[in-house]
Amino acid sequence: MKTTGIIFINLGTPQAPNSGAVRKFLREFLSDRRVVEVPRVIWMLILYLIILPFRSPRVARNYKQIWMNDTSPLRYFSQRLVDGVSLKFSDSYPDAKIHTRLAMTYGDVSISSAINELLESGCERLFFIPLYPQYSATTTAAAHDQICHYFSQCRDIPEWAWLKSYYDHPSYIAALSKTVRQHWSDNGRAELLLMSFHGIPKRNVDLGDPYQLHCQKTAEALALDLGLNEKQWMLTYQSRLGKAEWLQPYTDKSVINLATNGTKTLDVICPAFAVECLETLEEIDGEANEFFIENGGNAFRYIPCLNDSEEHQNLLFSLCKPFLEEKNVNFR
Ligand SMILES: C=CC1=C(C)c2cc3[nH]c(cc4nc(cc5[nH]c(cc1n2)c(C)c5CCC(=O)O)C(CCC(=O)O)=C4C)c(C)c3C=C
Ligand SMILES: [Fe+2]
Ligand SMILES: [Fe+2]
Repeated sequence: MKTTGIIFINLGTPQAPNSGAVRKFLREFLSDRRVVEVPRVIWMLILYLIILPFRSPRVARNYKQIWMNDTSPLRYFSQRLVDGVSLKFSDSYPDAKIHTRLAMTYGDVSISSAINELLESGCERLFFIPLYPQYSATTTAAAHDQICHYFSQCRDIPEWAWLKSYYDHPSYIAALSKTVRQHWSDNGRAELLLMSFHGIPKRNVDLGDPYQLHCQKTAEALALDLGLNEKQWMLTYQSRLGKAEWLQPYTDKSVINLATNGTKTLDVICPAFAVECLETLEEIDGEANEFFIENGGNAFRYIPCLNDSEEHQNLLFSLCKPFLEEKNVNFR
């Protein structure tokens, strides 16, 4: 087997839970034209005059509440996950030279430094896995842009491939299903399973982003695997930013409506997030949980992300296998 590099990509996260570090992260992330498609001049005014000065201190306080082991949960769990998969590679292919790296679209370690390191370590083939099960131009394509940008500056481009999405991969659905069943056996089963996905602006979908379709396919496959009928689960979208319409139904409003209309117990899973982060721990397990209880609910039970679990490691291993074994890589 040729010396191979595998780069797992996540979104990025601040270096520290303080206003300066959050501002730096938000500035880089929200300046990406893939993320925000509002006309440039208008957006730069909003970003520099409103979002960066006012949002950074508030979001920094939220990060402070979830900071763990001197880092952010997103970095902590992503790194542990990649280390776990790396061990699986050495166990399964003891004679092969396979190097793995975690890279972030925004902040450290950047995609270009990860590629650089792997090429310097002698990798002849590179495989990229953005840790977003559902494709969206706002996330997956943003990572893809950076990969292509690196290679656009490169004279001798290595053989490379990427995984576009894995929203309906049987091992992904099985891993989600196993976490839900485990949660049911530990805590009992709530009246409803709420599947909350990160939202995007509705306009992006109208213009051709397949993200909503991917979320629906994931949710339907998970419900089918769990044997749920249509009254026992619901799909919602969270983390809206700004005044434009985003994908609906919104998670926060749905949680309040459910509680107001008499739902007493809720199980909540966030399948679009590979690992725990601000949007799951603070926005869902913190804020949405409070909304549910304040409006009459009795129990809001958050189901953790796949994180660094054995199932998640096995899933990533199986996603890499065709590339490692130099089979015809024919991803969507
Ligand atoms: C226009 C804004 C945003 C779009 C579009 C968007 C899409 C999107 N994001 C994720 C995954 C994550 N987002 C996270 C944080 C986060 N997202 C936005 C904005 C948009 N996201 C902001 C401003 C932030 C920072 C926090 C805040 O200010 O509220 C994170 C967590 C990062 C962490 O450090 O914990 C993740 C993960 C997906 C999957 C997605 C589209 C499909
Ligand atoms: Fe986001
Ligand atoms: Fe949020």
